[in-house]
Amino acid sequence: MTGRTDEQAADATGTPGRRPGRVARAGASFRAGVGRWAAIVRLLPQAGAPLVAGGLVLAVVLGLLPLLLIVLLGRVLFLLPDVAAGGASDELVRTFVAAVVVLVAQQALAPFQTGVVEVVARRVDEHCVDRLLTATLRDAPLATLDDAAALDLLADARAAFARHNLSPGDAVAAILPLVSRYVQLLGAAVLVGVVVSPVTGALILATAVVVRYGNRRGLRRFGEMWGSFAASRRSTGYLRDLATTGVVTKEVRLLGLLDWLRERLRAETLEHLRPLWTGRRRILFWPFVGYAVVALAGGGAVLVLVAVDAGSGGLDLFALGVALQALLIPMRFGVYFPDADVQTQYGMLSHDALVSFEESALRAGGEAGGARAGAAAGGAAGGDAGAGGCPETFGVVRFEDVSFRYSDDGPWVLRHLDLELVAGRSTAIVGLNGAGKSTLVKLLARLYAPTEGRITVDGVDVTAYASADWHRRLALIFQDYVRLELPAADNVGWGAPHLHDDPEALAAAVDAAVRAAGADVVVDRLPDGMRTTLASGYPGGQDLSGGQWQRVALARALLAVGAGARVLVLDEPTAQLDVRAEAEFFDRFLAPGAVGDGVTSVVISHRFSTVRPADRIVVLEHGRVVEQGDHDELVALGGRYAELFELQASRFRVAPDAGPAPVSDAALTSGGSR
Ligand SMILES: Nc1ncnc2c1ncn2[C@@H]1O[C@H](COP(=O)(O)OP(=O)(O)OP(=O)(O)O)[C@@H](O)[C@H]1O
Repeated sequence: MTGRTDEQAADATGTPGRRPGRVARAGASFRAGVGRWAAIVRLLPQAGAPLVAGGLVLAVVLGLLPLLLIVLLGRVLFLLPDVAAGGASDELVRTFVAAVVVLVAQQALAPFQTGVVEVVARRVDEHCVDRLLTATLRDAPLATLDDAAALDLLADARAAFARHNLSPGDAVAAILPLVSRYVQLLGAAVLVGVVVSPVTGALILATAVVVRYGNRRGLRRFGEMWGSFAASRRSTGYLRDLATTGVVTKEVRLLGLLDWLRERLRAETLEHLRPLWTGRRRILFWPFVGYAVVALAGGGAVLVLVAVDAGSGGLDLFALGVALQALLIPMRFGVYFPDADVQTQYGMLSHDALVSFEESALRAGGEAGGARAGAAAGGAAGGDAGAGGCPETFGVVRFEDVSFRYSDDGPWVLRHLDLELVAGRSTAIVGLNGAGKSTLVKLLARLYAPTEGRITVDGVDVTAYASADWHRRLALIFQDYVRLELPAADNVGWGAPHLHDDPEALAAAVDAAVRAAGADVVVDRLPDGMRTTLASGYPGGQDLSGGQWQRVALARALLAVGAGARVLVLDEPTAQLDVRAEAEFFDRFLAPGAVGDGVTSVVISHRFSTVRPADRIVVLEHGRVVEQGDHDELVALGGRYAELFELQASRFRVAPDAGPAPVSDAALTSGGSR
């Protein structure tokens, strides 16, 4: 939800520092409500004009048919005494048959409305899901996805499309039955106005509208309160998912955590349900009593007026029959419409969450682009500052005095960092946990923008290039690379989405990348080769070991290089490889020309056996480069690299009677700067 309540909306209109009056708040609340309705109505065309037009005609017809039935039955009532007294029955029979036909038509058309509502909801949701994907995967800078408020909005928007909440499509589609209901209400008031008196008709309409507004207002206020619990709903949802996720289930069983999990889930659920229950009583109970009194008074007054009119002989049987039946319609407005009210209210809140998330994504993207224009850009971190095409080949990528922190009040992760990545050469980056190695990669990929400084490509600020274009020049495997529950071919094929238009070329490129990365030993043992789904739980599917997954991920990176990437970045690429695979790693990925001429390769690793052969090794500490050179130079320097290398190497040459080599405290504790 937006978390933006009526009061907040009202506050927005008030004078700063002074709480706006009741009337101003009510006005702002009303305008906010109208705005929400307008947003939902504007989505209707997404369902397709013919369907919407047909649905609206059907809704009006379904609203009119009960009124027609009332008129016909009133006529039947009027004719009955005459026929009973021996008069001709032709007209009575004709009227009765017509009434039956109307009744049957009403029953026959109602399921069509259900069908139309379903399709409208699905089409609108399809459009909204598409917007959600765009906002999440393109517009929102990664920083937005670290932001708690934005994540609450995202969780609510996603919950709607997972059918945990009512969706925007549900709200839009419910407009159709709502139209039927209002046509009935207006028609009933008109009928009573004509057959009894305009005053009685107006009284019916006024009572129904007041009661209806009261009920909807209560529903809206409750919905907004529900929206304000987005954070606890998200954390409860997390616990629920945690309890049912395969990987975690293993640990839950092993550690006997079922009771702990059950209790925690119960406690967190109650924590957000209890205030909701209290609030519901507060918001709904007394207003409900009040509006019930209004309904009783209005309904009673109408009945008295009808009775007085009938008693004075002013109403014949037709008028009396029509009036009494028509009265029943607005009386039903005293309760919620099961086919429209909850759907519109909660579906609207889901749409609100989506819109607010989109706005925060675009705002954050704009700020990232705007604030750092000329120095750094959002790229994927929000819109393209530049739209230029990135050159196919380039010589040097340079970090120029780059500083970065994840939030304005957070610690500096990188500080005045200068680094050069030269084409055709391999660079290894080492440093302790938290030194900022992965962060550096995220900046290179423009997932975040430097807080200060810039990254250049042959002297040109990387933000001059369209981010999609720059991304195509990168082959990047993160430490927590994605493992898709999809066929092996797709897991590798993800590396070069721009090849997907030509399946044959893609298949050949995937095959070559798999062999070059040494992942063929994995694929060849799969039951259905490249077509095998890499997850158990699918027909013929098979999960992989950690090292096997790593080989598949490496093949994905090589595919990207084959498809035009000029910078290959591998974060902890050998962490799960066996000794033989690690030994082959240099030849396959880092040796000059191994992955293609002029490709810049960057490897991040804690394994010195992996980084040792790199052309240049960079030591990162406190967010900056503290040493660089090749292995021999750094060992000779006797600094931080030499210390860490020695620490690791010494563990492999332990004398038979010696214990493990001592670990220097300084070596283990110094991390990124604070
Ligand atoms: N999304 C984030 N929001 C806030 N802080 C973050 C985020 N990601 C990382 N950090 C912080 O940034 C610092 C550097 O993290 P980073 O992942 O770059 O380290 P690293 O050198 O790659 O560490 P490791 O060797 O453990 O992989 C850490 O202190 C970490 O807590």
